[in-house]
Amino acid sequence: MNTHLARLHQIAQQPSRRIIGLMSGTSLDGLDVALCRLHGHGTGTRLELEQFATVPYSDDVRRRIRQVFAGGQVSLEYLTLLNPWLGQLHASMITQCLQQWQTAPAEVDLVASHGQTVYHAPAHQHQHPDFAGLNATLQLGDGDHVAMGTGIITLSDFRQKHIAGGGEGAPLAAYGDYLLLSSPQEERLLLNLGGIANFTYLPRASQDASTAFSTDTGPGNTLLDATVRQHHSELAYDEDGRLAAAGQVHEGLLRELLAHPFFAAPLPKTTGPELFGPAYLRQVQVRSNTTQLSLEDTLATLTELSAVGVARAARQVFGVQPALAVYASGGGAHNPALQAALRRQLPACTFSTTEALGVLPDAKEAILFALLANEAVAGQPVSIGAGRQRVPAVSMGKISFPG
Ligand SMILES: Nc1ncnc2c1ncn2[C@@H]1O[C@H](COP(=O)(O)OP(=O)(O)OP(=O)(O)O)[C@@H](O)[C@H]1O
Ligand SMILES: CC(=O)N[C@H]1[C@@H]2OC[C@@H](O2)[C@@H](O)[C@@H]1O[C@H](C)C(=O)O
Repeated sequence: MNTHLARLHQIAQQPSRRIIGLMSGTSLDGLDVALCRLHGHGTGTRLELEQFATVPYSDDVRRRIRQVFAGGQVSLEYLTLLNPWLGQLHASMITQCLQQWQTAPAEVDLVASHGQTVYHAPAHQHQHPDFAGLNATLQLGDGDHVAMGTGIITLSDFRQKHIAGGGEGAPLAAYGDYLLLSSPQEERLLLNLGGIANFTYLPRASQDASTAFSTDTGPGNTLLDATVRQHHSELAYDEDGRLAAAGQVHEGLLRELLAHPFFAAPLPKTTGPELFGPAYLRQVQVRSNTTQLSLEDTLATLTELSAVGVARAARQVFGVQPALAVYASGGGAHNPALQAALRRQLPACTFSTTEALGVLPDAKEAILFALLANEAVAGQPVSIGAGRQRVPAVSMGKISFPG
């Protein structure tokens, strides 16, 4: 037997595995690296986060990714070059973290690498006549380069199997949230506020997975970040929502922003910065005569938009006054203006962060990929959401050997 296969076989049989989960999302702030110890699998999984770091992307890394990111027209040569380059970059970032954590690569069983989404094209969004009805998504940073660069067996490219199983390739959060965070005592909404906002609904009974699902709800931080950058190129985001808090929501602009059919489309659904990017904002600003609105008022309105997107999606499932325990994660959990808007929009919900459940809010998405890799190697296809379409029961991730 191939020695790598034999090693994988042995890893699958261990009572626990040490897995590095990686996520680099739509905000392009850096690579999230979560070193996890996973005991067991399936609903019996127990996870300890041993180490976590966000290795920041330099301006040059961001510039390179933006050459192709969410763009309709790209250089094929650039795209091709970016794929191994990102894999090598992520491998070097893992190696750097392991050195800091004084952990040898041989002490880690697996890497679970999300890669960098450069284009997300669910059928409802692209409407390309040649590919009607086809869901597609593309993540770069090839797993072979991560495996060879770290010396660790790597699982990568998780989203294609989800599409092959009938999904949109996202959000995958439901799988991890279900395994780790469902509770027999409480009906929960796990709200991730990244570049795009999404939530997972977890019904009360921890073993009843049939109604669990996750969905994107619209923009999280993406339009906020882009708007801040347009006015202040030195700023990455509106720190602590201070600029937004100094502004007023412009009802006309908000109405026009919400007129996009995405907000009324049935759940679950996915989206990305391909739709919710500067071009969409610009068109709406022109239509609503708000191109001259102050930065503060624009940010206050965009903050409200993110919150209304979440609230509308919640109402689609739970009726006019959802009363759920909401646990936030992602960068937007650090934004008090966004949190205040969410409380206004969902007054009967209680709000806290996933920290209250023992999961570091910034690490949650990286942890998700460690959980998915654990299931692919040692578990069974995760079966949730039987009551809803597009939550396929599949094992996700392609396996790359380090040699
Ligand atoms: N202190 C803060 N105040 C306001 N906003 C913040 C703060 N900290 C982080 N953010 C926001 O969070 C963003 C980063 O969020 P996160 O890392 O969750 O995004 P991501 O993982 O790239 O997104 P996605 O989940 O869509 O892939 C920043 O760009 C910023 O908008
Ligand atoms: C295609 C893609 O990369 N989608 C991301 C993105 O970031 C947030 C939201 O949009 C979510 O759908 C997804 O990531 C998380 C990890 C998910 O799949 O659950």
